[in-house]
Amino acid sequence: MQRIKTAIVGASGYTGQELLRLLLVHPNVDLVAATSRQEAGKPLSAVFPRFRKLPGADLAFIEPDPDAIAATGAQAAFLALPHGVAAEIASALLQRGLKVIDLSADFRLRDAAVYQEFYDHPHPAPALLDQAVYGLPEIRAEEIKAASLIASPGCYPTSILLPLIPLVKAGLLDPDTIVANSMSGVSGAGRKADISLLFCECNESARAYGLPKHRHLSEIEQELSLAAGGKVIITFIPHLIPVNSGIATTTTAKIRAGVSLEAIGQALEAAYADAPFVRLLGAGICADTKNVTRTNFIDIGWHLDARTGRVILTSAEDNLGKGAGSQAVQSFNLIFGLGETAGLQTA
Ligand SMILES: NC(=O)C1=CN([C@@H]2O[C@H](COP(=O)(O)OP(=O)(O)OC[C@H]3O[C@@H](n4cnc5c(N)ncnc54)[C@H](OP(=O)(O)O)[C@@H]3O)[C@@H](O)[C@H]2O)C=CC1
Ligand SMILES: CC(=O)N[C@@H](CCC(=O)OP(=O)(O)O)C(=O)O
Repeated sequence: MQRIKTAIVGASGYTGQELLRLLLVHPNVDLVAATSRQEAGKPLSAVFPRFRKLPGADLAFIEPDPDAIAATGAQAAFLALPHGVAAEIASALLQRGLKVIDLSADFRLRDAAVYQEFYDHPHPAPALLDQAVYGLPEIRAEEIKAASLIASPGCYPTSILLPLIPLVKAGLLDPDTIVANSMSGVSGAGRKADISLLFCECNESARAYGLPKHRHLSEIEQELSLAAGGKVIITFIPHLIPVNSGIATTTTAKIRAGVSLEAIGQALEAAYADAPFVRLLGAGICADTKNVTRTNFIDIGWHLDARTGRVILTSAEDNLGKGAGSQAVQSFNLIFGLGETAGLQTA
């Protein structure tokens, strides 16, 4: 059986831990490096007792040094690093011949000026933007298979784009009327000390934030514009809710005249007939995060509001799963010619 020597850079954060959870038991992976500046020198199993007795869990964290990572023989590296930091390490690892699957936003945007507008600093490696592939496997599988650099999508964008893209492509709705409301668990903000993320600030409370121009609008609008064949601008309203992980998104848009509920269902069924991780719940059913946490599934349901002429799409995913770690593994599987579901069939 093919086994790929693999590294996780930024393995002590939330998406890094999700990658550890998946890759330590992935049938085609030999985990050869896991980095953390704070935990360097300590075995994975000592830092994260949940991994004790798993094969490979005695591996010690190393510093995020590209030469040290390449010296392990790694053929692929997942980057679970902050924006800005990821681009520099990606560049160094690509030069050393590794395939790079980047979970940060550094390579998601085709235009460096849009990156600067939304991320408030110049792009750290604009020369690499042309070779990066936006890693939504249900939309770009063929490009992903040929790529050396994957820009894995953001968590909110995944939950918004997968229900919308088939409907926008088929011309069933008016893209300029799209409004997406999302609710995310607190792990979406990363494993960092921040007063607004403390238990007492988040628990038993819910709030919108990042208005009116959350940075994920940049990639959502980029991908919807590509699907529509013209510039699309939408309204996006993220909310923080008191759960560890999970994203529930409700998206509405005006349908074109004469579009039926059946036509919406048929467009989604046609787009995702062969997609192992998209579960179409059907008309009249609402997606629920409890069915997708710790999985790579995204669940999608739909309604038609005849009074307003709007479609209502509901979607649910795990922000650390389909929204980050397991979606990145799905791209890795495609790059290395493995079964798309390898190591991801969890319920
Ligand atoms: N959380 C989520 O739901 C999602 C996150 N993402 C993206 O994935 C990336 C990782 O997110 P997340 O896991 O939440 O982040 P965390 O803050 O939880 O973890 C960040 C990791 O990067 C390491 N790190 C931080 N700064 C540096 C640095 N300067 N040099 C080297 N290593 C560094 C940290 O370890 P140490 O400090 O020990 O070195 C840690 O392992 C981010 O770009 C995020 O935007 C994408 C989709 C969803
Ligand atoms: C709850 C929460 O704070 N979520 C994060 C999004 C996490 C994510 O997907 O982010 P990247 O684009 O950074 O990869 C936020 O709104 O900034």
